[in-house]
Amino acid sequence: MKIQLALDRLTIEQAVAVTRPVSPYIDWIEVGTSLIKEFGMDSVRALRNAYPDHVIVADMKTFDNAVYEFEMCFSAGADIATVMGAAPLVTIEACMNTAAKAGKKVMIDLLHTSEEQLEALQMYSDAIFCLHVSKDQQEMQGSTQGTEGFYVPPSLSGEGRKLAFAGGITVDMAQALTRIYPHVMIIGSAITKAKDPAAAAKTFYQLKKE
Ligand SMILES: O=C(CO)[C@H](O)[C@H](O)COP(=O)(O)O
Repeated sequence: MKIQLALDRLTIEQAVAVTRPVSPYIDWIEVGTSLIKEFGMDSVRALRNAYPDHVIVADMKTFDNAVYEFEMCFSAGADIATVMGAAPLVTIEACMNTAAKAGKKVMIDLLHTSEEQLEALQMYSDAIFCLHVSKDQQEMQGSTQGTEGFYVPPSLSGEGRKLAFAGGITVDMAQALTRIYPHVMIIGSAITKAKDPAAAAKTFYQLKKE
């Protein structure tokens, strides 16, 4: 299981700095959508240069213009870029092809993706599928991933499917998540906003070994 640190609502300097003490406990570094929107590819390049040994995820949340956006991310040093699962299939197909050509990977963010579309997405066996509770759902509706059962749509529950979980994940939730043992656990504020980010990250890291 990989731990992906999500860097959001920070300056590039803050993002690089908060990652420093945390870096031994995380596997992947997500350049959050908010950083990319505010600072563009400079944010991806800065994290790539500062952390050459980590996997860099560009959380583009692409919905259109797939080839241009994915090539831009991969040229800036990203190893993985994200596309919205609700996007037209032609866009998702283009992301998959662009990533394959560059020897990179795609994460499909399933936020607000219909069951029908999920069925259609099943064919992308190389992709990582991210089950995501959004910031707005968390902050305005109080939604969480929960600590009991994590819902995995039947169309994605097959053997070998790479699943990621994101959205307000706390240590309690992470503990429950380890029962599913997803491919990726995405954690943002529980680490970046913690009093002691390194100690928080270490707690998540230790869950991987239980
Ligand atoms: O995609 C995101 C925001 O759109 C974040 O990566 C995701 O929500 C994780 O951050 P947090 O743990 O703070 O919710």
